[in-house]
Amino acid sequence: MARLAIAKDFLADFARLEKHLQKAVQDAFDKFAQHTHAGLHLEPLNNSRDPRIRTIRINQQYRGVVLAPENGGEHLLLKVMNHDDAIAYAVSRRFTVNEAIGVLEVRDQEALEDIEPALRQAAEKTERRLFDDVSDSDLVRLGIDQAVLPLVRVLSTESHLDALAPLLPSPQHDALVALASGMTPEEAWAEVSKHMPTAEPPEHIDPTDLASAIERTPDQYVMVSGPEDLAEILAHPFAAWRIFLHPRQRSIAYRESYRGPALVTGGAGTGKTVTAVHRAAFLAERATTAEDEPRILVTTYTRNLAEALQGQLAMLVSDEVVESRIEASNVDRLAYQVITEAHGRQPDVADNDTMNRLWDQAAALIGGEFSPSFLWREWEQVILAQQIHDLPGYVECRRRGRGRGLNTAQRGRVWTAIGHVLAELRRSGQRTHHQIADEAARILNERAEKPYRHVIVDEGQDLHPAQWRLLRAAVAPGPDDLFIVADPNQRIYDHRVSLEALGIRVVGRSYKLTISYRTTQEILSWSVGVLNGNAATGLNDEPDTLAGYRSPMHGRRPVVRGFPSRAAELDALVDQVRVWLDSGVEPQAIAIAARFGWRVREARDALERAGIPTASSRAKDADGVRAGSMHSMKGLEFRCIAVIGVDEDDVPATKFLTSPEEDPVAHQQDLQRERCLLFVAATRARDMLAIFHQTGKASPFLKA
Ligand SMILES: Nc1ncnc2c1ncn2[C@@H]1O[C@H](COP(=O)(O)OP(=O)(O)OP(=O)(O)O)[C@@H](O)[C@H]1O
Repeated sequence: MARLAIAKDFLADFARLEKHLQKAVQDAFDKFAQHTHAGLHLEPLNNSRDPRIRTIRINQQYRGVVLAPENGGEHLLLKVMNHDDAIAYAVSRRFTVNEAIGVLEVRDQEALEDIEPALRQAAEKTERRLFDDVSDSDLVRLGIDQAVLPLVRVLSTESHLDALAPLLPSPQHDALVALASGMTPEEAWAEVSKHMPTAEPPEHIDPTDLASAIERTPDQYVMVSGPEDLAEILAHPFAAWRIFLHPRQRSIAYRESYRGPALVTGGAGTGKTVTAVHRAAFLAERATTAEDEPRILVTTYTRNLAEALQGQLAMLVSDEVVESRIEASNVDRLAYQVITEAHGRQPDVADNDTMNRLWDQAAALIGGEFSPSFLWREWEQVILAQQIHDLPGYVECRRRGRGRGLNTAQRGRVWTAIGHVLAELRRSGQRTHHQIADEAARILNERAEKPYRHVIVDEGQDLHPAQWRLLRAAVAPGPDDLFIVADPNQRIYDHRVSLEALGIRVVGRSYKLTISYRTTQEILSWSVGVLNGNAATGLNDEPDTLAGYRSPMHGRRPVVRGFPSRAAELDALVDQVRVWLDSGVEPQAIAIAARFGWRVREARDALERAGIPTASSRAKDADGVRAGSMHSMKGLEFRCIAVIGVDEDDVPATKFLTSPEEDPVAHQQDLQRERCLLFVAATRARDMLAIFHQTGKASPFLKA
């Protein structure tokens, strides 16, 4: 039988086609997958850089591009494009097997040939070349193709190397970037080896063996086992993450077993959720006997995010039995269920208004020495976090993460204020979500039988210690008990934890993802700039940097614009959205974000008045441009995002900042949280990002 493989690019092209064209493509390749490629008219091209590249007619306008080895082995579907683009692609590309790591690579040979004279000319004007100090044999050992070597030798500046990024295969470009940044060949090898699906390079690499090279490149190519497999892959063309995992994602998600809790961190869009979802599927599928029915909890901190996880799981797992082993639920819901089950009635949750009122009263009770928000945080971050139940315990405790020191007398007054809030809650029979989690943890801790065998946690950076205690108690300690993904740079609530102190030990089982799959390098660099180089605090109190965080995709730089008035800003927003819509972006792939809900409403009104329908950022099926607060952007993604009202008074939101006099450390943490919030909103954008502010009043974060 003819063997067929498809490229990730092919799936992306297919996703963009109209339904009737998708059908035509499917018909063309079904024949192939069923029988033989004999029926396909694979047309060779004149002047192609790779003689194995052929095209195939889909209809008058569209063509597929196929890599068809001369010996008739595996045929690889590369692209589906309109006629001219398909021909241009087909004549310009050259496929090779990387001789150091064995992966299949493609380079834009034609563009490299075009650029070479200019690089040569530039090189003649300088004495130094970028890689003078690196031998040919080291370059080859790092996987630089022999045919690319002459070009590498004439590179004289890093900006020339940057220009080659879209033309060269990533493993080769990464090797060169590493060397150019001063790394030794050994250090550069560490960068190159990130592209391998295995820990060690293959023992033998046959540059003509496409099938082996395809298998070694699971983030870009996949073998199709037959027509059903092909139909299954094409059924979710937008969800490339189901099929193509980066070697690092795959090795983390599909590792046979972790001896205890594992932690995966990484910047926005590096595929942490994808990795977590694959891990859940792997663990659910691993049960082999009928009696073995592992319960797996996939959880995160909000209901919307839990629903999104559920959707992804449904796309990944097709077997109903396997699917039934996985439950996606937010942590608060789990806590609520445990309490309801234990007490036979649902807990009554105190809402934010009630809590604000109670903390105002508490602050007044002790004469305004501490602000309501200081007291609230003291309770959440010190007392509830450490489960302190009496004044002596509070007087002695270490107040981690709190900047303002409190003497014994002050602690006594704070305790009185907090006591008032707790008494009022008790009197009304109400509790906060974190209190509920705390109690649910205690209930589960007393049970020998735990409800889950595996717990998978997404967005771990935003969970409170009480919630961690609940999750710890929901699964027996042991292999594969907890699998946590988190990004401390996206912490938008104030919870800082030490997993270690909570009985979740991840030492030796911590992994990092660094490649962004969502956004372009331009958007990513701008967004990282908002964080101002401040390392976030990791989940074990250690600094967490974004070192190595990068994107292979490139696009337009974010646009930052100031306006003389709010009205002018809203007019410009309408114009910007129109430009995006006119360029073919679907309304639901555009989002407007702002720090406050009232600004979001203003923006929606302006767009609606201009005849552009809008919907909430959380809306699932509604038509219309999405709009929501920066908080609500968490976990979402859009092709184009406009963040409006990025002004000095709103970003950071001054009313949510602890004053530096009251607590300098909390002040810094508040500022960092506000930076993270803008970072979260900005990194939801895949292709385009626009940031608007009032002229002369831009947020200080934009000046960083
Ligand atoms: N291997 C992959 N192939 C294709 N797409 C991928 C891959 N990994 C992730 N993606 C896509 O990249 C985007 C970001 O992935 P994901 O949401 O898992 O990242 P994340 O690290 O959890 O992001 P964030 O922290 O910002 O929420 C998604 O659109 C996802 O489908």
